Amino acid sequence: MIGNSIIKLSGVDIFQQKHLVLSNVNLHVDKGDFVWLIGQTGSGKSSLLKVIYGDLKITTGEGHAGGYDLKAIADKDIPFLRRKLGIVFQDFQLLTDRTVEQNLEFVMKATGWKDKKLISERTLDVLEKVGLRSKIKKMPHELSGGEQQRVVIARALINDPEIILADEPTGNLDPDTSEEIVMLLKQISMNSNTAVLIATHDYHIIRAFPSRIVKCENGQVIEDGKAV
Ligand SMILES: Nc1ncnc2c1ncn2[C@@H]1O[C@H](COP(=O)(O)OP(=O)(O)OP(=O)(O)O)[C@@H](O)[C@H]1O
Repeated sequence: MIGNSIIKLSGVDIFQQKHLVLSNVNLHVDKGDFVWLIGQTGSGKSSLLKVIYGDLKITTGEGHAGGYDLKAIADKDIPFLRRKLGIVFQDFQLLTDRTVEQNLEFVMKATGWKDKKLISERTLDVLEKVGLRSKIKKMPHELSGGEQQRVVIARALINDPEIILADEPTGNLDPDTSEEIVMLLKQISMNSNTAVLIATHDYHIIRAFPSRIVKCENGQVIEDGKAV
């Protein structure tokens, strides 16, 4: 990866099965960038994110994310790519039968953390970042939607990601809570130099946090009115 670039797609075609969803995508995202990803339903936002987290393979052009070559990446290396990414999706996907602490421990153990002391320190550390240290022993159903989403963000922060990908992270939240969640993601992008990409339909939240906008439209990725 050259310079500050953390995601770089050049001349990439994105397919779902045989259907070409986005063609000739040229997207560059630098460390610390905060990017809104917009577009109508079915326009390809999730497909674009899937390419970045290695869930959709590419065969044309060049693609890099977090130092991995997305065209050449072997299946066995995809978990290592994912460790460089924090993934925050709309349906919170916390394990409902475990406490906040156990949810975080589960991901740490799955990503190679072994030392109990380091695990408990990191748990406190990420919960502190999202303002939820006091909720460490709570079950997900004892938390509000916004608090659950903060736990998901804490979970995404565990391995110090270089990129956070969020797909409709405010989809289940009221406007005030949505603003809090986006504020938190914005702070993370500024303080940790983490690139944050948020796919959303929520124009209220985009207006509240004006930033770079990338749009999926008519099979292309467009920025400032032009195909990128
Ligand atoms: N697993 C799949 N198999 C086949 N086609 C798919 C698959 N997933 C998505 N598609 C198709 O690819 C296109 C892009 O879908 P995608 O989910 O990327 O859009 P989106 O912009 O994220 O939409 P939304 O805002 O509704 O989430 C759509 O035409 C969709 O029907």
